[in-house]
Amino acid sequence: MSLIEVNHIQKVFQTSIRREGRFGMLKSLIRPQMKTLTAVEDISFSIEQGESVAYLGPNGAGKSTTIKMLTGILEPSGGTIRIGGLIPHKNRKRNSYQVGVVFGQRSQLLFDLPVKDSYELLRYMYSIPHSVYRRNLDEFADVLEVGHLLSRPVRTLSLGQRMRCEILAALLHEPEILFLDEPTIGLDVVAKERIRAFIEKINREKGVTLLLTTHDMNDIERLCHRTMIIDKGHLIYDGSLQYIKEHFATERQIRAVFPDAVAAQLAAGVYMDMAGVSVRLEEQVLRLTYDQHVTDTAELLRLLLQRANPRDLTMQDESVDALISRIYREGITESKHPHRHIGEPLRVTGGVAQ
Ligand SMILES: Nc1ncnc2c1ncn2[C@@H]1O[C@H](COP(=O)(O)OP(=O)(O)OP(=O)(O)O)[C@@H](O)[C@H]1O
Repeated sequence: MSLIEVNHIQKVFQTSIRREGRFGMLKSLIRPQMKTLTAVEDISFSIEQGESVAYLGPNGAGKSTTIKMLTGILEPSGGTIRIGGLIPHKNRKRNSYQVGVVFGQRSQLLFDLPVKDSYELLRYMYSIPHSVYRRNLDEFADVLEVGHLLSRPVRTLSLGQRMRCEILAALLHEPEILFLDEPTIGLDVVAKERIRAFIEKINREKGVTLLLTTHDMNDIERLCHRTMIIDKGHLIYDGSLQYIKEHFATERQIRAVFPDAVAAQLAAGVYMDMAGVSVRLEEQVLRLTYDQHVTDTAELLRLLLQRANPRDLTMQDESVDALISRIYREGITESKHPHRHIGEPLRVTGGVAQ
């Protein structure tokens, strides 16, 4: 049995509709009109001990809802979840001993108290033996460089400082699994990197299993060997980011700079009627964008160098950010990727780098 097993889970919310008009609010209070919202429709996956998995999807795809079901905060409307053999919503307390959770947009630290007081509270809640608590606090405070912050009230910390303290809080009871919901949101580049380095370390050295939601592709490139993408409550991809880059990053751009605008215009003329090549001209800069699996790069360059004399040539493949946004917008479609079984979630387990 895998450490985390999720089978066909579903989560449906009932929300009340706010009525329009003068007495709308009053009417809604007396006789509320309800509507159903399916946040998670049908998602299945399993995660083995020690894996580090990214859980991606556009806004509203159902990522946080899934994490809340995994932690037992929410009960699935359908399907089953087992974490270390436990059903989270039925064994919420026992489940909380094996998982740690960090919500980037919420705090589990008490705002007006010194950081250390919240840690003491967690020690009490999880019945952490003094020696274990001391050892973990010392070790993590050292690596996360938060020792000097422990006596400060949480509300006086910067976002980056608070996030490091939050991560420490989530690990004090030595959970086997860490759920991270946008742990680097709003942080600057240096703060993000510090957090990534720490998360990577606990996964590598302590074997803590990670499930991470993020909108920052650098988090995934740095931390996750496996990426799951969900959309509209369904899993649409399960495999490595590398596999996505190799198989789905089709767009390539050639940027050629000419001595002047006339030379650029002449060169652009060569491609104007070429199918599958989009031409953009700005003064003396010509940009050719095309699908590298359809159009031959060498042929495009040969034509360019035969007819014109560019001063500078650069080539750029679609960035991971752009690629993932395109997958969010267009999905993973049969026409572009013929090896996909349409209508089924894409499982490219062979693409997962171990
Ligand atoms: N308690 C709730 N009651 C009603 N609807 C909810 C509730 N929680 C979430 N939803 C809805 O469920 C859908 C999925 O929300 P969820 O927060 O899981 O998305 P997400 O993938 O985490 O998005 P984001 O990237 O914006 O954080 C959204 O349409 C959201 O409005």
